[in-house]
Amino acid sequence: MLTNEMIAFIGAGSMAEAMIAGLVKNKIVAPEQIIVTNKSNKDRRDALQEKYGVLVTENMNFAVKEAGIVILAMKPKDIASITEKLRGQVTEKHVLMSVLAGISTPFLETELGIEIPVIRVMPNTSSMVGASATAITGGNFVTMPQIWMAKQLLSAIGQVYVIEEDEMDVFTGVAGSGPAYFYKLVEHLQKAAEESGLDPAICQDVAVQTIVGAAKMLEETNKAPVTLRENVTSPNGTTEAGLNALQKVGGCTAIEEAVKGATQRSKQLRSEFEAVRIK
Ligand SMILES: NC(=O)C1=CN([C@@H]2O[C@H](COP(=O)(O)OP(=O)(O)OC[C@H]3O[C@@H](n4cnc5c(N)ncnc54)[C@H](O)[C@@H]3O)[C@@H](O)[C@H]2O)C=CC1
Ligand SMILES: O=C(O)[C@@H]1CCC=N1
Repeated sequence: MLTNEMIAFIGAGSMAEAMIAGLVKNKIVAPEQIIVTNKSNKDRRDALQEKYGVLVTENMNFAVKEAGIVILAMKPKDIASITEKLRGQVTEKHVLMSVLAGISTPFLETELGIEIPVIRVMPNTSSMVGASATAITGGNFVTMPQIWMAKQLLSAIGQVYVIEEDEMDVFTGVAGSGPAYFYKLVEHLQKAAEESGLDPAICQDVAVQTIVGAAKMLEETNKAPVTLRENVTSPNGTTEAGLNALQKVGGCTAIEEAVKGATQRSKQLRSEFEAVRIK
């Protein structure tokens, strides 16, 4: 086991579950080392307990007291009420991790008013299958061994990149939100297949297999995306026609706009909370 500390999750939604699944399935920590609390949804807590063998409680203070590592995994809008409750409960001996989009490490340090090690984390839901692209950045009171520990811990859910605080918003736009762009792409690949006359019974499978195959090629051949794209594209062939149609409707820049929109929203989320809280 990487650590003997208990890990408390505050919030039990899809992101918390994706991380718990990765940690437990990869045996990075024992299920009994994880204690999960949420606002009021007992059914959800019970479901996580049954599925992963983790401990659950409705008492956040109890979870925090038991834990060495506290992971904030509720929505950013709930940050003010949570930091208020955490004040006096968390200490400098805790490591506080936060997966909240937009919320910075200085904000959390200021809100809690103590020299607590804070690590901002941006995973994605592919954590569930150990394939997240996760970024971490440390606050003012984090030590190198704590960053190392966080990196090892989060390696259970995929690749981990240590980056700067001011890169976190764009990382969120690229990798935190990124899976959704690909799901949307698959939705439309399936829709186009159905509308163009392919047997509906196989359309979803065909769309999924196409993206899985392309992703595997990227990962396993280590070739640049541009090279792999060129390999598919015969001069004056079908792919060229498809790519030209994509380009014509702005499909190629659409993905860049998606990243910019998500990055901007991450910055906005921060200003919504920090401007009113930091004096
Ligand atoms: N879903 C995703 O792909 C990603 C989400 N995130 C971040 O993860 C966080 C959670 O997102 P999701 O899991 O998608 O949301 P969700 O809505 O599925 O889960 C939120 C959880 O927080 C709990 N909660 C709300 N208020 C609470 C309180 N006062 N005390 C304790 N628990 C409370 C809810 O009961 C729920 O279990 C967000 O801050 C988001 O920015 C980060 C990376 C990716
Ligand atoms: O949509 C959101 O705000 C969260 C953060 C990154 C992915 N999901």
